[in-house]
Amino acid sequence: MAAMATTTQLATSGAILGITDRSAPSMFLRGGFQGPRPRNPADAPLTMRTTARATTPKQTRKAQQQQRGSRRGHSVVVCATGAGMNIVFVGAEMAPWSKTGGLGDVLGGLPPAMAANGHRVMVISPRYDQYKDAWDTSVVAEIKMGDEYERVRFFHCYKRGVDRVFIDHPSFLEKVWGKTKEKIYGPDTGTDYQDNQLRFSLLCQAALEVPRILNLDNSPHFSGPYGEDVLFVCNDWHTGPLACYLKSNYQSNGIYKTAKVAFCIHNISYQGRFSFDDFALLNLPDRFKSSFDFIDGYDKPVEGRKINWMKAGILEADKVLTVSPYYAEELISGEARGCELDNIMRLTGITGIVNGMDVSEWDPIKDKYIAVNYDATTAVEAKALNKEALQAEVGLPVDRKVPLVAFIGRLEEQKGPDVMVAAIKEMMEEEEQDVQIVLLGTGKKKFERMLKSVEEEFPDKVRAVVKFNAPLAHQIMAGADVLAVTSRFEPCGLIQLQGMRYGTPCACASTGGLVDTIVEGKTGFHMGRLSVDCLVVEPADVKKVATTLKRAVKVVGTPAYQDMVKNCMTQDLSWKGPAKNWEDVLLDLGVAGSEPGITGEEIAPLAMENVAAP
Ligand SMILES: Nc1ncnc2c1ncn2[C@@H]1O[C@H](COP(=O)(O)OP(=O)(O)O[C@H]2O[C@H](CO)[C@@H](O)[C@H](O)[C@H]2O)[C@@H](O)[C@H]1O
Repeated sequence: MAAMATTTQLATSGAILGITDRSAPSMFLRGGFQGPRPRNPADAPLTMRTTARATTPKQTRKAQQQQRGSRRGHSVVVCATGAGMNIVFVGAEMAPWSKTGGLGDVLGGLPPAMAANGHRVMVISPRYDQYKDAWDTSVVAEIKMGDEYERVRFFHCYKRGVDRVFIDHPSFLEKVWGKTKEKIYGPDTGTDYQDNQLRFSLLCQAALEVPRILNLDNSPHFSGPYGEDVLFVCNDWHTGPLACYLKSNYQSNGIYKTAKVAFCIHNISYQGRFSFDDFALLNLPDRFKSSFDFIDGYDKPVEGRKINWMKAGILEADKVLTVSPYYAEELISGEARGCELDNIMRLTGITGIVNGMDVSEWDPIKDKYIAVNYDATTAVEAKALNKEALQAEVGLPVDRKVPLVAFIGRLEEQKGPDVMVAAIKEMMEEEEQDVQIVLLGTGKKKFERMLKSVEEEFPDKVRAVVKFNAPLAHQIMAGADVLAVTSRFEPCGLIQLQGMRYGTPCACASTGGLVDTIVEGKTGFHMGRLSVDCLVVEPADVKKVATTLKRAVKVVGTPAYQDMVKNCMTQDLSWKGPAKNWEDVLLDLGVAGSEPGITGEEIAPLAMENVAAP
């Protein structure tokens, strides 16, 4: 049995969400609902929708194509046939509005890159806070949940060529308001909200309404509703049931006939396993039961038979993806790394596309958080100055000659903070190591305590900052000599991309996307694969980490190291390449009207237009 499954999101549930009236596929739109008006009516992003369907999909597509032809040309050369696709991402987090980790980053960064390729792109996520840049559309959908209708409002903003739509409902806003970090899934790390099933089934159902009911006008290239020829890109277990709702509530009634669903796995260890009886909460037809049906040997949240949201997401999607090719291989390699869904993914197949990173948010040339800005030509001197600033910031002795190793990550078993701490002890005890270590992370309390205790043990050499601190993360990337990535498993990893962008080579475990993105001796140091057993710290793994870190530290300051810094910084780590790969995969799904976007150098001006951060 896979030890990794101990980190699986488990929860029980309370009330009931869902549509019980199968003959009424569309949610109930009440146009008369009066909400706060946009501050500047001229900028109002949306037109309130008062009828069930203002345009047919065909009309929408035609209008879109006419507009693409006439309006695209302002800064790009449009390829003659490029009509693009209507792509709708759905996910539980979306940076910078909400983020606990890499999922938020991907839903922040990939969509603008797809938009820069000429596609019409939307991202739908919950409204956890009163985001000041998102307008109330005044559009309301009423979704039947159990015996009640729940009212959902849609907020919107248009940033970097992407429609960002926020689902407003008390189950999101009241729980997380003002605390958008680790409160998204539960009150504390490792504790889930009891009604998570209800919250995220609401997200799925509300998201399915958006392309049809929101009349969006902000883009210079597209307008009107997205219509029905849409590609939904679902992300992780929270969006697992979306394909089922699409089929049962819409397609069986002749709506969204050619729409397709791609399901992307960012982390298999969170699957959404719940009591089998909870299937009733979803208000889905019994024919979907087998897709959710799952038996494991764990007694959480109940013993025995369960439903598994991720399993259903995988089985009911038209295409299954994950965030790196090597992780795709690992997922189907066996029970331990596939977390007991390996057999399912072997059945459906799975495609890995390595993530990009947001090169505008992470840019050492203009990063406002770091002491000295730099590029590949000035990195060596600038990084030494940034190291001194970092040492001063965290309270370590300021000395540019001492190699500095850093670790940043969610403090969960996945990231191996326990292995890292044990390796630090081994490094420090074996010999008088001339090295400093900076640790940044939040998460499980036991790991936070572990980090703090190693700082207490080595006060002149180790600093542990147990906070979610974005400015410090930037300062660490700029000031560290080596980034330690000690993950037991790592679907892709953005940390190492961010490190390389700042000329900081990684010493990394050889798993998932770390294998695809770090080249031994050129851009980093591989330590081999660590055990995925989350319950123990294997002495052999501690040795691998300590040995590799010592090896890396010895290289710091040498000409070989300077070459590595340069190799890291001269790579294109942006979303541009991955976005093209995503486009190829989505085009293959054959949604009506889908065509390639624009290619080549023409992308550049529009990509530039899209870099302004929200
Ligand atoms: N204490 C802290 N303070 C400030 N910033 C912090 C921080 N801790 C983490 N971060 C930031 O959070 C992000 C973490 O992203 P990762 O992709 O490395 O991991 P995560 O496991 O969350 O993502 C999951 O999804 C992504 C996206 O697909 C996959 O790359 C990954 O392998 C998978 O586990 C980075 O932007 C990092 O800078």
